[in-house]
Amino acid sequence: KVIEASRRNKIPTALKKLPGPKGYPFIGSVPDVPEKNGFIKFADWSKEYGPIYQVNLAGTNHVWISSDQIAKDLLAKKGSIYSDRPHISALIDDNRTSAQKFANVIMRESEKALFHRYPEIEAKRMLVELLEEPDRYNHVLESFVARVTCRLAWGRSEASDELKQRTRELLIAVSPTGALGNKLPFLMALPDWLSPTKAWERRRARTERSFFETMQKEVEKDAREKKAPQSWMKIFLDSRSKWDFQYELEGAYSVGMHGIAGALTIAAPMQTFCLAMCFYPQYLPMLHEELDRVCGDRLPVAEDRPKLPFLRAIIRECLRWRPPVPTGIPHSLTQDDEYNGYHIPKGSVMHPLEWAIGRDPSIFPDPEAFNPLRWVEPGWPTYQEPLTQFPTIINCTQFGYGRRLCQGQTVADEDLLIGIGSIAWMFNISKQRGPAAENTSSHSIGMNENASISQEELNTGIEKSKSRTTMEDVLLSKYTYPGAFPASRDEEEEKAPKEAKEFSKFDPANIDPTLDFSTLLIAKPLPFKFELRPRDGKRAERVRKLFQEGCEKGEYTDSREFWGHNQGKGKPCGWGKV
Ligand code: HEM
Repeated sequence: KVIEASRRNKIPTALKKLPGPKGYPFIGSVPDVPEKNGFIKFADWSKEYGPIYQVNLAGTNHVWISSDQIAKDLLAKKGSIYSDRPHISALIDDNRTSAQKFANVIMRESEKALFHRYPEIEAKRMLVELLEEPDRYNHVLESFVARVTCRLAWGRSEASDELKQRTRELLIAVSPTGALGNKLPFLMALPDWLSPTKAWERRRARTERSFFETMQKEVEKDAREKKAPQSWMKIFLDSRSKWDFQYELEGAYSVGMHGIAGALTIAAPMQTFCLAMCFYPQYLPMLHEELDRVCGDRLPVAEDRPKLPFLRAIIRECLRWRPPVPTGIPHSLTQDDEYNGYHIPKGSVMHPLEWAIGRDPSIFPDPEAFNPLRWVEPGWPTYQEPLTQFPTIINCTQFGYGRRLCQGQTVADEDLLIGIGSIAWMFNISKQRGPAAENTSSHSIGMNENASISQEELNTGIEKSKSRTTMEDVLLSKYTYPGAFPASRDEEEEKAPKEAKEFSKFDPANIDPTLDFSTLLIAKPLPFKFELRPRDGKRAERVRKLFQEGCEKGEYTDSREFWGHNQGKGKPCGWGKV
C-alpha cells in the first residue's frame, strides 16, 4: 500500500502538482472543512487556489472543479477514464447499479406517457394537505415527491412512506457527513458488536433488499390479477429477457434505486422555492400573473409547459441558487491524467462543485441573488430562445457530467413544473408576520423538524441506548475535528464530550437564514416558518372537490406499513418509522 501511495504521489517531470491547501499529517485538511455548508469552504478554496485544485482528506486525493468548462473537459470529454464512482466506505455491499439501457427505456416510456399524469394526480392531494396543515409543508412536499416516484416505480403510492425512509437511510449511508463509516472507514472492518455503524449499515442494506423484493412481488401479484398500473417495474416484468441483467435481483434493484434517487432529490428545490418566495417576494406576483393567464381557474398540467417560461425560470433559478447536490456527486479517475500542465493522479475523487459552478459571475452576474429574470430577459448571459423551450433544467450542470449524468432529469422536470406550479397557482407565500417573526428575522429553525428531518438523519450512526462502550465512543471522545461528531439536536447533545460539543454547536443568529440547510449530500433547507395562504376560497374549494372525487374513485389510497407496527430492532428488517 505504501509503495502504491508513493507511486501515486510521484509527479511526472514535465507536470506540476495541482495547488491546494496543505493540511495536516494523516488526516489532511479534514479539520478545515466544517460539517455545516462545507461546500462554501470548498468554493472559498477555489477563489484561493483556482478553478481546479486538490485537497487531501484523510489520505484520499479529492479534486474540486469550480468551472463548467473544466468539468466538461475532464468528466465529459474524457469520460472513458473519469466515469467510475469512488468506493463508499460505509456501504457493505455497493449495489449502485446504473443499468443504463434499462434506465433509458423506463425514462423514455414514462416521458412519452406524460408520466401517466401521476404528478398531476398527486398535486391535488398535496394541495389539500397544505391547506389542512401548512405547518407540515416540508413533510407534505416530501410526500408529494415520494408518492409520485412510488407510483412511477411500482404503480401505486402506498409504499411512499417506506420509500421515504429507505431514501433517508441511503442518503445517510452515502453522505461523507453521514454514516460514521465514511469519516472513519476502519470502523467498517470491525465486528458488528464493536461497531454500531456497521451493524446499522447491515440492517439498512438488508431492509432495502427486502423492500425492493417485496415491491417486485406486489407488482407481480397485480400483474397476475391484470390490475397492475403502469410502472417501471411493469416494464421490467413485461419484457424480462430483454434486459442484460445478470442476476434475478438486478431488475428489482434498478427500479428501486431509481425510486430512491427520485424520492431523494426533488423535494429540495420545492422547499427552496418556498424559501426564495419569502426572501425575494417581488417574483411571486409575476408568477401568479403567468399562471392565471395560462391556466385560469384550473391547475397547471403538462401541456402548459411551453407557455410557462417564468415558472421554468423560477425552477431553473432554484436549482442554480441552492443546488440540491452542492458538492456534486463525485466521479473517480481510473488512470493518471494531466490537465493544463497539472498532474491528476489515478484514484482521485473528482467533484464538480455545483455550488461554485453556478456562481461563476461571468455567466451569472450577481450570483448570490435569486433572480429568475436572468433566464427570461434578453441581455443576461443565460438568456436563450425560444422561450417555449428555454429556460429548462434539462442538461443543466446541477445534474452532473458525462456518462454519469442524472438519469431522472425528465422526472424532476415534470415533478417540479407541476409541483411548484400547483403551489404557486393556489397559494400566497410570504414571511411570517407578527412579533415572533420580528424576533427571529421571520426565521424559526426546526419548527417542525420531527415531521420532516428524521432523528436518524441528524444523529447518524449513533446508538441512543446502549450499555456497552464501542470503538466509536472511544473515537468520538478523542476526535474533535468538525465532522467527527454528528450534529445533534436533542438530549444527547448534553451528554456529548465537551470539545466535540463545541463543533456541533449551531447558532441560528450567525447563519444567513437562506443558508440553513441540512448537512447531508442532498442539501435541503431546514424547516422554517412562513405564511402559506390560499389566494382565494374558490380555488381551495375546487381543489378539495377534485381531491374528494379522486378519493371516491379510489385514486388516493393511504400509506401502508410493510414491516408491521414495531419495525425496529429485533426484527429481521426494518428501521424507525418515518
Ligand atoms: C432535482 C432533482 C435531481 C437532481 C438535482 C439530481 C442530480 C443528480 C446528480 C448531480 C447526479 C450525478 C451525476 C454525475 O455523477 O455526474 C445524479 C445521478 C443520478 N440520478 Fe439524479 N438528480 C435528480 C433527480 C433524479 C430523479 C428524479 C431520478 C430518478 C427517477 C434520478 C436518478 C439518478 C440516477 C439513477 C443517477 C446515477 C447515474 C449514474 O451513476 O450513472 N435523479 N443525479
